[in-house]
Amino acid sequence: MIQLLCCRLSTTAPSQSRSFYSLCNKTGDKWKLSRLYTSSGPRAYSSSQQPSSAVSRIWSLTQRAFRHSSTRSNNPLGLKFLLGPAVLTVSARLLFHVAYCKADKNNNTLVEVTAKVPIPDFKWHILWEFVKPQLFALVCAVVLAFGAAILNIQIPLMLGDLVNVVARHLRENTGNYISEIQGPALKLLGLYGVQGLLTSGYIILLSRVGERVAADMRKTLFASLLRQDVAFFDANKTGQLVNRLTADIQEFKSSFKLVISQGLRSITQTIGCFVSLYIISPKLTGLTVIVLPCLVGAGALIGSFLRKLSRLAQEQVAKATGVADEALGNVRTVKAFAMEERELQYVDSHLDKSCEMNENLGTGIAIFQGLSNMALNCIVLGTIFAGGTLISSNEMSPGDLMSFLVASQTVQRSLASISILFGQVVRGISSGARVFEYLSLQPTILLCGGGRIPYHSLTGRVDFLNISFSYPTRPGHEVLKKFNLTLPPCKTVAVVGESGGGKSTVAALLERFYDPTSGVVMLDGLDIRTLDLSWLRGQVIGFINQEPVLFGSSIMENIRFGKPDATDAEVISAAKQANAHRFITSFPDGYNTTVGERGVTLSGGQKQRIAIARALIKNPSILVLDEATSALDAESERVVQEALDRATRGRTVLIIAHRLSTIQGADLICVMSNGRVVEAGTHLELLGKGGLYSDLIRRQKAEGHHT
Ligand SMILES: Nc1ncnc2c1ncn2[C@@H]1O[C@H](COP(=O)(O)OP(=O)(O)OP(=O)(O)O)[C@@H](O)[C@H]1O
Repeated sequence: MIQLLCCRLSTTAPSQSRSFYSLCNKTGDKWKLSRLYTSSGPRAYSSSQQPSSAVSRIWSLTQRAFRHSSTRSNNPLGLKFLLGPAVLTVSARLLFHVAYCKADKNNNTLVEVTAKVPIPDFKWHILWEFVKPQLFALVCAVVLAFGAAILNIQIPLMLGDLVNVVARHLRENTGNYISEIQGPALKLLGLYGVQGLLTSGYIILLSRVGERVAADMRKTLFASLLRQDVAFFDANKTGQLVNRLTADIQEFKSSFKLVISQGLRSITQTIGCFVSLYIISPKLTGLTVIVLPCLVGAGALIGSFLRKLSRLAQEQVAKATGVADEALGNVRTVKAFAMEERELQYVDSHLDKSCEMNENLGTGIAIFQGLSNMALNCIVLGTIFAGGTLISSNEMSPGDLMSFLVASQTVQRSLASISILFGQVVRGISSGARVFEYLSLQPTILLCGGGRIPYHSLTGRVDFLNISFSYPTRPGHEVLKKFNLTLPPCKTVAVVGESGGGKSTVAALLERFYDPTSGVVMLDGLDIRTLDLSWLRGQVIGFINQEPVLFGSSIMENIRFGKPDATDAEVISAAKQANAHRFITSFPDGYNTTVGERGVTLSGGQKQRIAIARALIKNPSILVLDEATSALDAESERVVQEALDRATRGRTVLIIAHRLSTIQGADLICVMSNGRVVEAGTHLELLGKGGLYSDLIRRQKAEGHHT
């Protein structure tokens, strides 16, 4: 509990929701509050509790938690003083959250809670795994940084010796000045040299450690993201995932390096220099102890305000960049709607705002710097003034005053950097926690492991047995309900039906993008969950969908994506099967033509034929065509359809079709409605029935889609 509340004092807002949860855990009222505070993002919450009674309940829980913690026998004296404000802050935060609850207008019950997304735990053992390989370099860096800090403490004292020599020479005007100053000056020079070397050494080592740890984290995180289920990508935005790979790791790396370099140095220097100050002059030190923390505190306060301004300004710049990025990314749509002027105005308004914020920030920094310069100079003046008085009463030498001045400046710099560091540590820990969250996330559908059916005995028969399914992101909405379908070996089965009826979902289940909520999908009589998924997707099933996505590399590489070890001859043969060879060789660079970002330099039909070649190169036993021609014009559709007709020969084929004219030759047509198959037969049989299929044909004829 103590740890929890202390940690609460030093963490940022989002993590508090987890603290509340733990708090209630301890007091045995886990259920009610866990429902309030462990949800990520807005979530519907129904309770018979009135909002006001929820507030008072939370308040009394918090008080109980406080009593519970402060009466425990192992709670040392004085901790109550720490816990008191902490508990009050927690309570205030709870009340603040409850204030977010929106009361249902009709029955005044608590219906929605806008809960903050809880920050995941910072997992030290995961950090240890990344740091372990760099341990030797890290220990060396720490030793060097510590050494540099110790030498830094010596510098003021040696400067004092130097000044004492100068002062003595001025006072007594005897002896050889050069030979007297030589010794302390050379010592100081040597110290500067060694200190410089140690500083360079630890910075080199630390940057090596930081970069390697960050690179390892990026690689591991990327591998972990790629391993995740498709459902994970349904629930998380790509931009946010990329942000964890880039910005969060960058932030964590900076904090990690700063804590070791600046943190270690500043703490050592502060302690060491304070000891020096005390040895030089206890009286002056007493004065410094009063003045310095006040100034550093004020500086830290203004500094944190400026950092907040800077963050807001950066966010505004990011917003402007995002808007510009979206406009440029969708430039064709912008041009097609002649929206250039409006997009320009939109971006301009964001840029103006960010310009204004940055100007304010600039003014803030200028005032801060002016004030801090003044304060620093006043400290120097005050020290010289007070020190001069002590010199005049022979309580101090001029060299001591010099040492004192330099040491107090070092303390002040160190304290300032510790205060900045504190914020950086909090940010670093939350960034690290966000990265580690996905590192330890295990997918439910594993890519490797499981059996394989030998190629010569694989028939390609697929059975969907009693499948019920809801998407994980929409658990309440059942898309398939006791769905049954068989794809006989080497036959073509077409699934048709109303839009949103679950046709593509059937294909997604066959690819095992998701597992059914109940029921089984079988391949050759074996549950596909028992089969090796990388074999199933990589060698057995070829998938072509409505919007083929190509990578921004050459045509050759795009086709080879289907079979990485394919020879050039195999690529060309697949392209010929897909009716793509002619148009590819008509390009000046042939198969080496780069296709632009997501294949933007190709027509829809050309992209689709490359996608067909990419699917065919792996010689799949089962081919899934999910509305493969529906985005094409009549001529492209004809060419692509020709390629598809050739491609489907001798394979088990599942066609998800919108245009019924393209599937009349299928061996079996299944009509889906309300998540299950309601009619099945050949084209003629279904027409004869005069049911839903005939209705669909009639509707498409009326809309001019059916020929
Ligand atoms: N990733 C997803 N997460 C949540 N719901 C989804 C997801 N994909 C589809 N759905 C929902 O599942 C239902 C079935 O979608 P599906 O794409 O299978 O329909 P469809 O019959 O192929 O439609 P269309 O002919 O328009 O392509 C729809 O209500 C849709 O909104």
